[in-house]
Amino acid sequence: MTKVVTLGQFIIERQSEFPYAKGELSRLLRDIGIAAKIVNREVNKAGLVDILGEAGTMNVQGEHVKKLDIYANEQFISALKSGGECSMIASEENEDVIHVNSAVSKNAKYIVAMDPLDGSSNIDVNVPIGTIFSIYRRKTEKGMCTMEDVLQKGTEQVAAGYIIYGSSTMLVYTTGHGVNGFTLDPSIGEFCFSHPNMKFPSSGKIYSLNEGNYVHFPEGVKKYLKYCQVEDDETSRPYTSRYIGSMVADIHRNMIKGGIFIYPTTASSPKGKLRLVYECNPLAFIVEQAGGRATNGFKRILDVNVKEIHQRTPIFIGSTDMVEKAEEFMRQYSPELEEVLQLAEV
Ligand SMILES: O=P(O)(O)OC[C@H]1O[C@](O)(COP(=O)(O)O)[C@@H](O)[C@@H]1O
Repeated sequence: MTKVVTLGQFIIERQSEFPYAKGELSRLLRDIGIAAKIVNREVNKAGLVDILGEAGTMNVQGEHVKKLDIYANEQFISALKSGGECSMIASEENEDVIHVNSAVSKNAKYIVAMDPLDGSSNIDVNVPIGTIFSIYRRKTEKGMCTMEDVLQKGTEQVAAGYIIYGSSTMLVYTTGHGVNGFTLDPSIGEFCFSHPNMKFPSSGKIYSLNEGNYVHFPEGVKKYLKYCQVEDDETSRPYTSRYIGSMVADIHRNMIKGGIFIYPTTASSPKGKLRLVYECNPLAFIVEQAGGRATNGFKRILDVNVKEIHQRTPIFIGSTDMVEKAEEFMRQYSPELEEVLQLAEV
């Protein structure tokens, strides 16, 4: 009989990693796990309930919001509000931050930034989607949080994770002590420890980017793409192209098999498309904790200054050798972009 270890048990066991822990972070991770199960239940029967399709509204990103985006956003916000361990929430679906002012929460230690439903373009077509979350300790002592509390660099994260709603549903997270994965066992309604100490292979043969944007890519990315597609036995090229269009799913696959995910600047997204605070920083923290690398083509994502909650950034993330190679091409063929990105941080 293999011993089943649930997420809740694992979190409590690992609490000793934090000498001064009082269980707040453990309870916050528990709350996120509960919301993930509720969202998973709707995702699994999406075709049977009125949760597919568009909600008829646009979000602050200028995107058509999907019904499941709203449902997931509401579930995570309500779990965070009722759990009592979170005093401020930043969400992809909300233009402004949400202050959790209830008596139990207003002085709570933690801030949560989240993308409640990642991969929205795949919701209606039964392709893996995800949720991404990032946790910070507040900087202000007590009372109402300020923007200073949420506009912290990625290096300040105390925890980050994602949920992938795929052929099975998994929750993968880090608290800065490695990366561990849990698979939801629907028969007992528990996330069970399944992927201990996940490691990102230092090299791989998979590249993931939307080649449909090729004409709008920086020269450095165009050259790196050609490098991936050239025949060379010594370096096992050409590599294989895999792109799901859900960042969580693409990075999860690459973390298991080795590979690189790139969403560069494009003509339509001159600062990149993906959001720094609740997409790139949490996934960069996880990937680095698993031994991988995450940059904007020049600089470590976790060191990028955060100016606003919906700030965008280009991202090169995955197997260290592959990301370093891509950076070589960016420095050689798109050096001008480094200054553009630096100025965007100021
Ligand atoms: O369709 P594109 O331009 O390739 O973009 C796909 C990317 O956009 C995203 O869907 C953005 O996330 P949201 O779905 O949360 O808006 C990523 O998951 C994915 O990697």
